[in-house]
Amino acid sequence: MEAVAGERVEPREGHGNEYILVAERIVKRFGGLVAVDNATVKIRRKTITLLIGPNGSGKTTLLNVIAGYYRPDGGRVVFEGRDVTGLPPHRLYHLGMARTFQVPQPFPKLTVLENVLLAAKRHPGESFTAPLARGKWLPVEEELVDKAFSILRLVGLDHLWDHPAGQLSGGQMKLLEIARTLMSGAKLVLMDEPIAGVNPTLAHRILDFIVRLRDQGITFFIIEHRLDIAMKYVDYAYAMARGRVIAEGRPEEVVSNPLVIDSYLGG
Ligand SMILES: Nc1ncnc2c1ncn2[C@@H]1O[C@H](COP(=O)(O)OP(=O)(O)OP(=O)(O)O)[C@@H](O)[C@H]1O
Repeated sequence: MEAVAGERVEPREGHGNEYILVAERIVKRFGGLVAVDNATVKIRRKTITLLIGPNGSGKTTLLNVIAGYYRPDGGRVVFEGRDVTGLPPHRLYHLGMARTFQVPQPFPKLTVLENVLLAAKRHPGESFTAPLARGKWLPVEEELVDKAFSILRLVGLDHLWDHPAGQLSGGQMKLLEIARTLMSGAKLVLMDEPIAGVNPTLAHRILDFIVRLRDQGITFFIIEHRLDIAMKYVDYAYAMARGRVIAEGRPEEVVSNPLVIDSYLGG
């Protein structure tokens, strides 16, 4: 029997409470093209799980199905024990699943701190710019300011708190993007290439930061091509080819799997 979106799903074999997300037998077609073909991924709580595969293998499409951007043609997505298949991204965002680019783009003229504050979930009916317009913070907002500062300290941007976001470097923008995602209270963060186009030093800093957040209880599902840098930070890996999951396991096992190597060579 198909579950209805939002219904609590009885844990089946292997579901349990161990996984924050189970996407099972996902199918997504674009016309005649099967972009995701019966793919199943299970994301354990408080881990960093990597998704790899050659160009066009269906990684981004799978992430988009999980985050609610595409409705799958088959399969279901269970988040926190609840069937969320077909829920739109903003509903999932409120349930605690965020894709980094989903957070509104930074306002270049506002400060780093203001940009983090604006990513917090607001009370219904309150304009997100209200505190800025009033020019003062209410007590509940002071709590948010404290939270924003602790997140900024974590990403190492606290010393830039009063700088306009538009003055940040590309790498600092990525850190700001992660800070803003966290401010939303996300429990599961989905990221498409968090270290693309970033120099190796900053890439390691970003990944170190992601590890610290994992240790604080946040779960990450990440697509990344720069395996040389990312591998050692990752707990588990899935590999896709031609829409299918072809391997999963410890990252070093997955990248040395002959099927995975062949898929990169066009086999
Ligand atoms: N909106 C779309 N409309 C039609 N075809 C699409 C669409 N999005 C993706 N595809 C096709 O689906 C397949 C999977 O693409 P997808 O972007 O998910 O792969 P990927 O593994 O993320 O690739 P890359 O690493 O290059 O980002 C490709 O053949 C792609 O051309």
